[in-house]
Amino acid sequence: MRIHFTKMQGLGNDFVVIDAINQSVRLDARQIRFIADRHFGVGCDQLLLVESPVSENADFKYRIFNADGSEVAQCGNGARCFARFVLDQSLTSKRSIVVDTDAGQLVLNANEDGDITVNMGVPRFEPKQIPLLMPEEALVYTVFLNGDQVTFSALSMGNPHAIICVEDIETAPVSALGKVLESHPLFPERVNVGFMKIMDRQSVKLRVYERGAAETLACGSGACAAAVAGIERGALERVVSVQLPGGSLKIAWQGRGHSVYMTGPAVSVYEGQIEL
Ligand SMILES: N[C@H](CCC[C@H](N)C(=O)O)C(=O)O
Repeated sequence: MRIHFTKMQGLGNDFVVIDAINQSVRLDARQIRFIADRHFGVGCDQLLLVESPVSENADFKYRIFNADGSEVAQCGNGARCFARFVLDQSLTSKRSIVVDTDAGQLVLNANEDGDITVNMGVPRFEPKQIPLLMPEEALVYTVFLNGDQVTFSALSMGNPHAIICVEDIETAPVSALGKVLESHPLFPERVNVGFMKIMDRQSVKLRVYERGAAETLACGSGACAAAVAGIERGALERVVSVQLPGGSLKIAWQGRGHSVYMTGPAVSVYEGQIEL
């Protein structure tokens, strides 16, 4: 099977994007891991499949797979790259695109300056909606890991996030602690782990150990989760610049019950074909 793909990136979080509308594509977890492999395959953090919509009012459906082959329901940087892809491939000429995902519908807007604004939906805080095995919702949770007390916020952006505030982003234990928390039994579907340094009331620095992909240069849903956690704690204003290793995203959230809006770039790197 020969598959045509586009390699894309959003702040260095990179993707293999495949038009599964005009190509017949069926991939299993092993094949996705092969494509994502940075030595034997194309290499990417996530693989995105662009499909026909399932809802009447949607323009497309898109599916997201981590480099480990796991299918997930939300990807912020992926949503922006998806919008850039369908416009660049002339699959639509709309500047406001409705897309079905496993987390519900997203609305993506292509801005005049080339950035994409995504309505990322309403964050969920109830433990069962994250999911998190805690008896009741809390602003922060505390667990003991390898004898160390770890305090984190937790919420779902359509995918699960734990957010840990740190004093120094450069020396934060992203790989060590991120790996342990990612697959901790408290998170029955695993979790993305963000390490956030609050710089001032309008800006944070963030590094994310992603579920199914390890540390990435940027995580869009993680940026949303971190901004929401900081706003919930009363530490941030309602519009936040989230500075990730790969670049910055603008996140806006008016509070509980409201959608989170994320704005940032999306870039096509090259087109190619792979034999499976
Ligand atoms: N690793 C995430 C999916 C990709 C999210 C990230 N790349 C983003 O931009 O939001 C998860 O397992 O939920």
